[in-house]
Amino acid sequence: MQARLAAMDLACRRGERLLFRGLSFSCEPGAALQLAGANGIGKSSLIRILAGLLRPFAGQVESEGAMGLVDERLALDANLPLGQALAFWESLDGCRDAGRAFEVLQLDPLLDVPVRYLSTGQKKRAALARLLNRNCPIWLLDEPLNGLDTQAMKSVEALVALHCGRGGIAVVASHQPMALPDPQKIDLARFSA
Ligand SMILES: Nc1ncnc2c1ncn2[C@@H]1O[C@H](COP(=O)(O)OP(=O)(O)OP(=O)(O)O)[C@@H](O)[C@H]1O
Repeated sequence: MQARLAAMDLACRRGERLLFRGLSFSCEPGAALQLAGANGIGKSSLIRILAGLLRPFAGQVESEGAMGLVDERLALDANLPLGQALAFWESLDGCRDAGRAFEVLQLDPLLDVPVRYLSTGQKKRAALARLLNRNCPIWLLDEPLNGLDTQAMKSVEALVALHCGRGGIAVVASHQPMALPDPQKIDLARFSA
């Protein structure tokens, strides 16, 4: 899997506040990067910068390979049954093996349920299924374990390990303890402005 993600001297400003500055890292194929820090320190902001959704105040991001973001926003049509809502993206993403994600994330019994009726953990599993179906080399995971039961948490940890084992990159911000394969750690407090 071709993947590379690097940040050079990043700074992030939100509103009038400079959150962090001087942040650099480099991830090679197979790397897991764990972002740590207190509420409001800028973990989600950093992930959005890496995803290209937020412009850094300074510095730059270089990447090779497509990125998939999972955060609290569920990019699925709330009024469609889950199977149809995911199918919309499957066709755009060229996914030919959606059944695997349904099985791993135990979504089969939910495919007829309208997205708006899904529980918090079920929505998170749906978002992760969409990520798997995209088959992209760089995963950006903002609180991927939120709302998940113990079994689903273990499945997600196993999926990340498998992804990195195949040469993918995973950047993870999680307040819940999460087993990652040999992670690099960035404590954002060290870069507070
Ligand atoms: N659009 C915005 N305009 C101004 N400030 C913002 C905006 N979005 C977020 N912030 C502020 O930026 C800071 C960092 O938010 P961010 O969500 O990146 O933190 P976080 O480390 O992910 O927090 P948490 O652990 O609670 O998820 C917070 O103080 C937040 O209020």
